Amino acid sequence: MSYAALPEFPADIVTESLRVVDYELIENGDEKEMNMLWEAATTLGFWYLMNHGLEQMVEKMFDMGEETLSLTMEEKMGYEQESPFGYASFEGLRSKFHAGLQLSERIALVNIAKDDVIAWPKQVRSRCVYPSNIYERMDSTIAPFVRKSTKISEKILNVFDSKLGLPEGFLNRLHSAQEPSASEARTIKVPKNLPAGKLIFEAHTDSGSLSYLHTRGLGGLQILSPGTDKWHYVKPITGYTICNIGDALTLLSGGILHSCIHRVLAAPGSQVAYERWSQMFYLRPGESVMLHALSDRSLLIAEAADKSGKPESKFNQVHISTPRTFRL
Ligand SMILES: O=C(O)CCC(=O)C(=O)O
Ligand SMILES: [Fe+2]
Repeated sequence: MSYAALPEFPADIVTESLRVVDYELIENGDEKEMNMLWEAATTLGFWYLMNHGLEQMVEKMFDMGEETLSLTMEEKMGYEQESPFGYASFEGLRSKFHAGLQLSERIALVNIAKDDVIAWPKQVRSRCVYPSNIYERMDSTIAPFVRKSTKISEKILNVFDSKLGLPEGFLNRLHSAQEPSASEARTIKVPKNLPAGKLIFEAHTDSGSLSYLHTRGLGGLQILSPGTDKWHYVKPITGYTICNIGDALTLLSGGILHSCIHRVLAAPGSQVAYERWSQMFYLRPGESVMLHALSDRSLLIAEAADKSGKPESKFNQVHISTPRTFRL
């Protein structure tokens, strides 16, 4: 179906207004735009990213997701995965979480590890084995999306280095492609016609460093508006990717970068009658990275970590970067 045929996000719902960051300007080192990114990352921790050039690549990722989920049950069973979060993939075929639900009622995930994409055509670091259609699409679909998402992340991390007073390239070294990490692409399908307001992903912060959400125009993401107990929708806007800071960057920055609580409901209004597809990319630190405030590298971070509390404060403790091991 063409996107134009999908109903618009309802006009009468309160939405959180996110800053819009122009990636092309960030790439060109535009001071004003870097300030805009910094403002967004240190306040709400969510922003829209435009002019990133990912649109066509995201489309192909959605095609890949549809193709993968339309494999036969037998094929899918053979490749059922565990992501680092313990989510079972595809339709959660082996997951208790989905027990009792019809296939048509299940949330489906297709996870592809960044390490597998970078190593391709070798499979040296493989965490998962994938159905053959995914390997067939590595060069045409998956590698371009993952590589471009990684490049965008590099530019964003460079801005954070300079604003945080870290040595140039420091954050990127903690996210080096030379080291295994839990970074991944995830395609998510939420079935159509769920009960209105049904909770899809409960309130959480993302555990990694940066998350990117590409939609086909269907809403459902809500963020807890800072300083309030109000949930506000984030409006999906064509061509705008929704980006957010995860807990790893919050820890490393001594709390300066803000990891915002969010959740996902079934798409609002008449949008609920359609399948909701999201294409995520999660950048996470290398697996050897110890997560704690980088106080010995930046005075700004040292001050922020001290301000945020006592010596036993979460920012001064060391957390290893495997996603399961820490929660802010
Ligand atoms: O699908 C979405 O809208 C966002 C999902 C999300 O919050 C996540 O994957 O961490
Ligand atoms: Fe999330």
